[in-house]
Amino acid sequence: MRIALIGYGKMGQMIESIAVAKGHEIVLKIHIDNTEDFTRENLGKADVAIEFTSPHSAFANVSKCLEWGVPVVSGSTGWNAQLPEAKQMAEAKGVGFLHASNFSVGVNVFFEVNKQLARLMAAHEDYEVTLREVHHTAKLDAPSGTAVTLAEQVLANLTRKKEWVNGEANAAEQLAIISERVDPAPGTHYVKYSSDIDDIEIIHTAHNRKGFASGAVLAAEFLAGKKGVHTMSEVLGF
Ligand SMILES: NC(=O)C1=CN([C@@H]2O[C@H](COP(=O)(O)OP(=O)(O)OC[C@H]3O[C@@H](n4cnc5c(N)ncnc54)[C@H](OP(=O)(O)O)[C@@H]3O)[C@@H](O)[C@H]2O)C=CC1
Ligand SMILES: O=C(O)C1=N[C@H](C(=O)O)C[C@H](O)C1
Repeated sequence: MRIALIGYGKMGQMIESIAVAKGHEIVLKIHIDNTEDFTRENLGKADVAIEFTSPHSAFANVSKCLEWGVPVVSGSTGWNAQLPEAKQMAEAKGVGFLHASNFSVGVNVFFEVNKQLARLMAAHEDYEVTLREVHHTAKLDAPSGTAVTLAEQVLANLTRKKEWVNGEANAAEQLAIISERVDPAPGTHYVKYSSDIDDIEIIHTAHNRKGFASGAVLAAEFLAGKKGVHTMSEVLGF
């Protein structure tokens, strides 16, 4: 498979080494100093693009790929407000698009556990639920995309919570997401239910970025040749 890498930072570089080891070819690498090379002609050499840049540039990068008819896997976080428009564009143009707040197999299993735990806790109002995420200090967005996904899953299953807030909750219906920045943390997420009697806590700890990168390559292999919006759950068969 021929891959265009949009973004060549920590994730872009790790994705390159995993993709090349699996026999894929990197035909384009776009970083902050060669954005003029991000053209229709150059992108057209790829079967699929993988985009890991920043909250500020993700929508423009994804839009270019969709406009130019190249399926795109995006892992950039912090641009949820523009995601519905990108998904609409992918459907309208019939071009493959897969965004995930987290590509690791472990976190995608954790998402399923989180949903099931929230369903079980829905009837047990004595428990207060809080989320916490810990990442490295270079991270630009807070809360993490993964924490937002976890929060949305809790809100969908626990009707006593109505909205998430980044910081301490001021009202019973708010779900607190506490963000901490500590080097070199690749990403740890906690979901905790506490009562006077006991606590139940689930934790996912990434030891490095390999899981995110290998999941993104799996997603690209899945998306090549497909049209419209797809999800990591489909890739993993959940
Ligand atoms: N979904 C997932 O599983 C994961 C998502 N992420 C997310 O992916 C994104 C990237 O993470 P990471 O690689 O660790 O971050 P890095 O900062 O290491 O890399 C991002 C790279 O993109 C470059 N860049 C910024 N703007 C553009 C642009 N317009 N065009 C091309 N390149 C650009 C940056 O250049 P410069 O540094 O010069 O600005 C930098 O080299 C973040 O949003 C992060 O939250 C991270 C890990 C896993
Ligand atoms: O910026 C990161 O590093 C990470 N970002 C993603 C997020 O915001 O959830 C995924 C992972 O936690 C690492």
